[in-house]
Amino acid sequence: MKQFISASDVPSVPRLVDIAMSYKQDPFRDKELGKNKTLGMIFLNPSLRTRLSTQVAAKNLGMEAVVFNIDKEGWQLEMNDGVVMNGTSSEHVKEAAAVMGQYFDILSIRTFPGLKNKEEDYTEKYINQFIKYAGVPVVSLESATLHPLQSLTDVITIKENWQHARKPKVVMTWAPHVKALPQAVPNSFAQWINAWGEADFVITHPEGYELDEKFSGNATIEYNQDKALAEADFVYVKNWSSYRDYGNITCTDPAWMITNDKLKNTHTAKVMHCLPVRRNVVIADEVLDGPQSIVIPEAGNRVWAAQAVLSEILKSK
Ligand SMILES: NCCC[C@H](NC(=O)CCC(=O)O)C(=O)O
Ligand SMILES: NC(=O)OP(=O)(O)O
Repeated sequence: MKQFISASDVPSVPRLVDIAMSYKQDPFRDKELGKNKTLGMIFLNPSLRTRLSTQVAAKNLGMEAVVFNIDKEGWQLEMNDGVVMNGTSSEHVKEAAAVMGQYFDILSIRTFPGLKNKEEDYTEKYINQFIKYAGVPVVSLESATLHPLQSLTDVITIKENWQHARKPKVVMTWAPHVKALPQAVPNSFAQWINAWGEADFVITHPEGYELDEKFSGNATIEYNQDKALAEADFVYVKNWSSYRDYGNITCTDPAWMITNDKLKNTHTAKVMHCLPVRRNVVIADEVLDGPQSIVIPEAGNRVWAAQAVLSEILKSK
C-alpha cells in the first residue's frame, strides 16, 4: 500500500480488517517492523482519538511518531500555486511538505474541509498538495471528504460484534447538531461498508442531506428514520451538513436524536459513533450509558486499524 486516503487505496478491505484484528490479538508481533522509522503526524485541526491511537499504533510497531500541530505552531501555509505571497501566509506547501518528507518515512495529516467551496473540498485540494510534494507515503488522519482510519475501525467493530451467518443490517442515521460538520465520516463509512460488502446497508436522513453518490453507492436511502431503524443490527449515528446545499444546516429537528425509544424496533442494535459526540443532542445519555452502546470499544479499535495501515505501508516501502 503506497498511501491511505480512501478505501480505493486498499487492495482488499477484508484482508486489511483481518490484519487489524490479528494485531488486536497480538499487538507486539511486529515490534521490529518500524525500527528506526519515523511517522510525522501533522494536524491542521483538533483530535483526541486519531492522534493518540495512531501514536500507540506506531509505538507497537517500534516506530517513532512526531506530532506537529502545524495550525498553531507552524508558519501559516499557502496552499495555492502561483500566488504572490504578500499576505498572511509565510510558507508554501511546496516547501513545507517537501521538507517534512525529508524528516519522516511516512507523513500523516488531518485537514478538515472549509465547507465553503464544494469543489475545493471534493477535489481534496489540501491533502493532494501534501501528496504531491511530500515524496513519502501519506496517510489521512481525516481529510476534507473521507476518514478512512475511522471507517476501517468501524468495519472491524461491526465484524467482531457479529456472529450470525446472515449479513447484519447496518443503518447509518443522520442526527441533529449545533454546528455545520463535514461529510467526511459518513462518506467514508458508506464507502467502506460498500467496499466490505458484508452488510445490508441503509442510510437515513432528512431530505436534502443526500451524500455524494460516489460514496453512498447502492445503499438504500430511507427518509423515514423509524422505518429505516426497524430490525437494524447496528445503528451508526452521525451528523453532517448538507452536501447539496453545501455546508449548510437545513434541518434542526430534535426528533432525529437517537433515544432508547428509537431503538425499540431494532434487533437490540449496537449503537456506534466515531466520537466526539454531543450528548443529548446527537445521542441521548440513556443510550450512550446503556448496554447497546459500543462507542468506547469502537474507539479502542482505532489502534488496530492504524497499526494495520502503518504496517502495510512499512512492508511495501
Ligand atoms: N474526527 C471525528 C469527527 C470530527 C468532526 N466533528 C466535529 O468537528 C465535532 C465538533 C463539535 O461537536 O463541536 C466531524 O464531524 O467530522
Ligand atoms: N473519531 C475521531 O477521529 O476522533 P478525533 O477527532 O478525536 O481524532
